[in-house]
Amino acid sequence: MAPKYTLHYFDVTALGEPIRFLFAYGNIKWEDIRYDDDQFEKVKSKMPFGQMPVLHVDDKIYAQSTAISRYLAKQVGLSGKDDLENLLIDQAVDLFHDFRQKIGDWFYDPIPASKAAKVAQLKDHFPFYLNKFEQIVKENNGFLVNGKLTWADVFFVAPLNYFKYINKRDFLEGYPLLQELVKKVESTPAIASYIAKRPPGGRPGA
Ligand SMILES: N[C@@H](CCC(=O)N[C@@H](CS)C(=O)NCC(=O)O)C(=O)O
Repeated sequence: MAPKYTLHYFDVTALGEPIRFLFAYGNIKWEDIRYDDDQFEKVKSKMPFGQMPVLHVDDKIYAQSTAISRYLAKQVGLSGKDDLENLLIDQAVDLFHDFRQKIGDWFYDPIPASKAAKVAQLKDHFPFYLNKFEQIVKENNGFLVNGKLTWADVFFVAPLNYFKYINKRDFLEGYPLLQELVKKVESTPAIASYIAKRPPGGRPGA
């Protein structure tokens, strides 16, 4: 019997969104429990590492967006064909985490001086990482790894809107291959139908 999946995450499209895309892509049923900040504070101490996303598989609890996505990718056929392809996928996903930390952490920094220092560096971080990603997609025939859809593409595309939202700009302007990649992932029929039905989100646009 298929396991019962329950995803716990904020009502936004950040680190939990690749997991939702992968469930949709694989046509796997899951319960999508969405929290606002106040609801989360009440359950934070019950989360394995005090954060979300968290996935219940039957009666067991698992955390970490990358680990959960890698697990689901295996279920839905979006892993690599061998260890080296998986290494390339992991490399792209880890590069995405470097990027999203550089362009996202400033938003949550409560200390004005360090926040301002991080904001000042955004002008370097955006071109550095986006040029790298654009070049990777160019060398890989329109995808992040070996010219075919893998979970690295899903992990890159699914949370992008959230990071556009907090930075208040479409930072993919001027990166046509990355824009194409977004279209390819979001127009995959099962993902497109999830997007069409997904809730508007606790922070509209995020
Ligand atoms: N390494 C973790 C990071 C998870 C994470 O940063 N979660 C954030 C939301 S995207 C969170 O739970 N923030 C609330 C808090 O830390 O209190 C993962 O990839 O799942």
